[in-house]
Formats: sequence, C-alpha cells, structure tokens
Amino acid sequence: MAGSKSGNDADLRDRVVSVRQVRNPAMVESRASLANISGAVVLAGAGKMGNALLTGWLARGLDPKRLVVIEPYPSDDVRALASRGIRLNPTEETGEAAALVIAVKPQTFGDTGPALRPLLGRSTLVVSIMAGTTIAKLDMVCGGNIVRAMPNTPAAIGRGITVAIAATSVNDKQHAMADALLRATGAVEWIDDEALMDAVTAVSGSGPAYVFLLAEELARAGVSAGLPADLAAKLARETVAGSGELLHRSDLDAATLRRNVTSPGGTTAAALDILMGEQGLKDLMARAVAAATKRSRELAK
Ligand SMILES: NC(=O)C1=CN([C@@H]2O[C@H](COP(=O)(O)OP(=O)(O)OC[C@H]3O[C@@H](n4cnc5c(N)ncnc54)[C@H](OP(=O)(O)O)[C@@H]3O)[C@@H](O)[C@H]2O)C=CC1
Ligand SMILES: O=C(O)[C@@H]1CCC=N1
Repeated sequence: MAGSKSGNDADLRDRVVSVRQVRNPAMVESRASLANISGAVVLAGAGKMGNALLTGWLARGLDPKRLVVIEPYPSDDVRALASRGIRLNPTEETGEAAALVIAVKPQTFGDTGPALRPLLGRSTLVVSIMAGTTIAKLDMVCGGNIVRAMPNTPAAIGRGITVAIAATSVNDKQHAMADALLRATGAVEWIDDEALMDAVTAVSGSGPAYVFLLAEELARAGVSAGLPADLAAKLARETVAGSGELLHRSDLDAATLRRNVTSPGGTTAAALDILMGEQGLKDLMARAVAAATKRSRELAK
C-alpha cells in the first residue's frame, strides 16, 4: 500500500508541480533590441503605469541616457532616476524622438497631446497606453506612426502582459521597436482588431487590481475568522503570490489547479460552494469586466 501511496504522491506531484522551465527567449531578444534603439525614447507621463514601464525598461538594459521623461509632478523615484542619466523635463530642445510613449490620463490627452507634436518626426514611433483612446483620436490629436497598447503594472518586474495593435502607417522597423519596448516588460500579444482593446483593458489592463482586491478581501475575511491582522495579511499575500507563480510555471490550467486543492467533501469545497454559487465570483467577474469594458468605450468619446 505504501508503494502505491508514494506512486500516487508522485503522480500528484507530477500533476500539481508540472513545472516548465522558465525560459524567456523574448526577454533576451528584447534586451538586444532595446540596446539597438538609436535616438531618444520619450515617456510622457511618469505616473503609476509610466513608472512601471520605466522600471521595466531600465531593468532590461535600456540606456538611461536614451530616456527623456516629461512629467509635471515627478515622484521621488522618478527624480532619483535623473542621477542615472535620464533627462527629466529637459528645458533644452530634445529634437525628434525615436519613440514617444504616451502614458498620460486619457481624459487629459485632448489638452496635453498637442504639446507633444514637436517631438514627432516622420519616422517617430508613437506608443500610446491610454485606455479607451483610439488610433483615430491619437492621429487627430498628435499624429505620428501609432501603436496602441494596453500593458499592466506587473511590467515593473518584467511580468506584465501587453496587447498591441499597429496603425497601417507603422513600418517594420517601428513595429520591431514597439515590440522591443513592450516585450522588455513581459509578454506581448499583437492583434489586428482594435475593437478588442476595450475588453483587453477590462481583463489584463485592470486585471491586477482584481487580484490585489482578492488579497485584500482574503486578509479581511481571515481577520473576521479570528486571525491577527498581520498574520492574515501575510497569509493572503503569500497565497495569492504563490498561487500566481504556480499558475505561471505549471502546464496545468487554472481549473485543474483549483480542482487539485479541492479535496472531496473538504474545506475548499465548502468555500467554493459559496464562491461558485449563484451570484458568486462568475457573476461578479462578468459584471466587473463588462463595467470596465463599457468605461473603456466611454473614454473613447
Ligand atoms: N495604472 C495602470 O495600471 C494602467 C494605466 N494605463 C494607462 O496609463 C495612463 C496613465 O495611467 P496611470 O499611470 O494610472 O495614471 P497617473 O495619473 O498615475 O499617471 C499619469 C501621469 O501623467 C502626468 N501628466 C499630466 N499631464 C502631463 C503632461 N502634459 N505631460 C506629461 N505628463 C503629464 C500626470 O501628472 P498629474 O497627476 O499631475 O496630472 C501623472 O503623473 C492612462 O492613460 C491609463 O489609461 C494603462 C494600463 C494600465
Ligand atoms: O483604470 C484605468 O483606467 C487604467 C487602464 C487599465 C488599468 N488602469
């Protein structure tokens, strides 16, 4: 029996921890391509997402001297980057940028966008990460060879995912540059139907917030169940992070990984009866993603 039990354990281990080697040839490639960018990369807007991109680029070897950051109220972190050679709010002419990455709020772009025009030459690549802001609007407000992209904040640690679409005026060289800038922060999916961008924004752009909310609420529920607050926060954080890492490394899909936690008649099944019941997470998530998709469409107006 013992033999068969350890056989089962081995099976289970194979199923649960079927870990693929973390290889990221794209990362190596993007490092090379980032080094190949000649000319300035200008980031307009170094708020939360702009800063995440900046951190990702620098970590993956983009020469700080190539970076120009335009940000009216730079955070201390962004100010500190100036000592590494980044040009922050330069007063002298920067000339035409090789790439301009626009990370200002979509609601302000109509006012702030036209001021970016002097940075654009005929070959300048424009990458916009603004939610809801269409290629047509970008073209109208500032022009350029436009790639519309939707990254997410795990970009700061090279574990983001970006969905991108290129306007027809974008040539192969500009496409490769956009791919290198985006891929330096994680995975990239190119699409050719811009209408998908609203749902993309609702799933992966906003998605990290849903996951962080899960950690917050799991901790809160732990406190309600009697745990000290600091222990509950640690358990929730490590559980979300560890589960995310397992999902990342495993070949198994999320549903199988979930089933592997759920012993018949056990504690997880009791919890999932609530979470997967009527008006449970399925319904909540569908409503949340629909609301975000609708908001993205509204931002386009
Ligand atoms: N946060 C996220 O997870 C994601 C955000 N995005 C997109 O990224 C963009 C930025 O979002 P987020 O970082 O959250 O927002 P933030 O408000 O944190 O960042 C925007 C930054 O742009 C600055 N800014 C305002 N005017 C100008 C200007 N004229 N020139 C340069 N910078 C200016 C803002 O300054 P001030 O605050 O003083 O106005 C602010 O620091 C948005 O378009 C959003 O849709 C996309 C994917 C994910
Ligand atoms: O909340 C927002 O509008 C932005 C876009 C996706 C994530 N943050």
